[in-house]
Amino acid sequence: MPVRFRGIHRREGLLMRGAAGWGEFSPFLDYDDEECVPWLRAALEAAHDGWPEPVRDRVPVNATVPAVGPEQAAQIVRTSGASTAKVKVAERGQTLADDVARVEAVRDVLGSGGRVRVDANGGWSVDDAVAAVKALDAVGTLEYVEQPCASVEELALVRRRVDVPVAADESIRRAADPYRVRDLEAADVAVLKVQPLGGVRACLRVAEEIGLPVVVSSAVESSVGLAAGVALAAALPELPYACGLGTTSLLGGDVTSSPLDPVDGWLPVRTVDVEEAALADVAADAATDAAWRARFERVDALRRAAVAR
Ligand SMILES: O=C(O)CCC(=O)C1=CC=C[C@@H](O)[C@@H]1C(=O)O
Ligand SMILES: [Mg+2]
Repeated sequence: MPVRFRGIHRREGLLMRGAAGWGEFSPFLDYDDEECVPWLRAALEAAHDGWPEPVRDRVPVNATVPAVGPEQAAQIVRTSGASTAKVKVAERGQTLADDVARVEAVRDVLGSGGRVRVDANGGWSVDDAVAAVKALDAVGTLEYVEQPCASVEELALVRRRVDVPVAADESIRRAADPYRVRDLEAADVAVLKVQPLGGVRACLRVAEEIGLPVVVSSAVESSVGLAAGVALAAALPELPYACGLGTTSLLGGDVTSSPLDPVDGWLPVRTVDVEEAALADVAADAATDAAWRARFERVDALRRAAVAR
């Protein structure tokens, strides 16, 4: 990865091919086997079942801005051509002033017609979130704030104290019960990610049940994994927001010579094939390869046990 994102420099995963096409299994390395089960379900769905019929042929995407300095943030948004940007904030080791400068720079590039959202990845306390959201909204006029605090209860408290809409991400994808967000009226927007939630069909069910507008976002995947996110965004009955699927630029390489790169803030709805030639540049060494095969076997055993139960 050219720039550190979510604390990592290298993105790893396993690709599989079935009758329906290619699937990606790429849970982050800090996830235990149990948490990886839905990620594997999503990969198997892509490889063996394929996806529901799309209702649109392209999806709008946001530019994703890591916790970089204001000049680099402006540059990322400018080159993306997107009119919506998601800016990472509350990064460990940085200050609110860093966030304000980054958001201000992004707003300058987009002008008043663009949309700016921020993602704190649960990094604030309730009081910090309220203060930060007010300060960032003053310079950025925020579309929404994603996961300002870690818990659902805290999201609900923040939501009652700020005018900016609140989006839930980790509170849905890493929660035992994603519907607590709805039950506690903790968010205005649901961020859905295909792998952590167990596939496109599983996400469509969550979208229907949760009763909130949905933003589909990536888990910083190769184009194979992104295609599943695009399939979800394409199948949702309503898609009122730009999606966080324009993330190929966060990776230094891909597994195809025709990656899902956004053009002017849009991604086409299509499948992706892995190409041997493209793989040469990103293929894992023998030890990494063996570790992922072993991870797959362990997680698949858990998945099968859950089916049998
Ligand atoms: O939503 C986007 O613009 C891109 C994807 C993205 O930001 C993320 C993907 C995966 C893990 C994350 O830390 C992060 C997020 O929290 O939304
Ligand atoms: Mg997020």
